[in-house]
Amino acid sequence: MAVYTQVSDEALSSFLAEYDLGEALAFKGIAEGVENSNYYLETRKGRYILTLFEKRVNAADLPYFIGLKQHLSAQGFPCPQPVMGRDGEALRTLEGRPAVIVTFLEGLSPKRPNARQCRSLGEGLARMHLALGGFDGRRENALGPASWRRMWEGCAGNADALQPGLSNEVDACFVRINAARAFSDHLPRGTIHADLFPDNAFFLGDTFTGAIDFYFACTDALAYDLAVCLNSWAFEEGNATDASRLEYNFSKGSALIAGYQSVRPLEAAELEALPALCLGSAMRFFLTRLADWTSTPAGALVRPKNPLEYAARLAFHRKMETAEGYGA
Ligand SMILES: Nc1ncnc2c1ncn2[C@@H]1O[C@H](COP(=O)(O)OP(=O)(O)OP(=O)(O)O)[C@@H](O)[C@H]1O
Ligand SMILES: N[C@@H](CCO)C(=O)O
Repeated sequence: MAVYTQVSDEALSSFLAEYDLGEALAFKGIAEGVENSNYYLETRKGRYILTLFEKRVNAADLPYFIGLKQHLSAQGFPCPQPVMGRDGEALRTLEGRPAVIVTFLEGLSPKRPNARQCRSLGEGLARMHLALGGFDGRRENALGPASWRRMWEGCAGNADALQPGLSNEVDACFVRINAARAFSDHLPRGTIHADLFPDNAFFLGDTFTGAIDFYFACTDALAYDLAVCLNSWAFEEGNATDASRLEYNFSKGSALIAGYQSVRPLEAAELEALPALCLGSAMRFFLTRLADWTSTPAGALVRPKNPLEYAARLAFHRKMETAEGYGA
């Protein structure tokens, strides 16, 4: 359960007094997620999510995230809307943490996405990229290539205890990443979600209906976002005790890419860069998971995610040479 910060009844009631939402009729911690503390909140005005920002979100970036969601929504792309207090501000402080209330988005996140959902997600991702074309906010990707080496140095000592030989495998991936042109800023750039995992996407049946959790959004290569999605949507989850059994599902991957290309065709340079972008984005999630695995704060109600699921993806991508191998 991702609740790092507990909210007392008194703190909640004085916090809500700053809004025009009425009193809490229901308020409970949310079982999913690893990054922030999230609470489900219901008042007579409706249903909301209250988020308290923890470890990786910088409070200075919150106006960017709020502006991005307002922009997307104005473009007709469904995502949670920040709720303003009586003073017109969306961002305030609760229990010593930056906090916002956003509207509740209807829909279900697929536990095991099928190929039709992958295609619809690909279309939705491309529509989101186009809708964000007119957003003028800028934010550097704080979890981009420059941060990976630093993160690895901070937790490399724990890798072999998780899986013998893992440290050498990761070093070999870094050799490939360092040699790749994919990260040299020559690809089409824009505003990307950067964490559009199945638990951050909502569906009605097989149709993608909206996205949440924009707190890693940044300005980066658009195709990097596609690579994040190939990693998180197109691998079959193995059983938790043997993450090395994860496999790339070619049908799901090719459906996702085809869905994306039906809205925004990829340029030749993006296709060429795809294997390295997949390797790089797998590295990002492997490293944040490895760091969390060893440093989750005592007392936090959170279920850290398994870094070995991303070690398996790293091993897969390191051998991939072409976008065709992913179904493009
Ligand atoms: N606006 C929303 N509408 C409906 N449900 C939401 C909303 N925001 C969050 N949730 C629910 O809360 C869960 C956790 O939220 P979120 O993914 O933002 O947390 P996180 O800690 O940032 O997670 P992650 O590990 O994906 O980065 C979601 O999986 C979803 O079930
Ligand atoms: N979606 C990420 C958590 C956000 O950093 C993961 O599954 O590792």
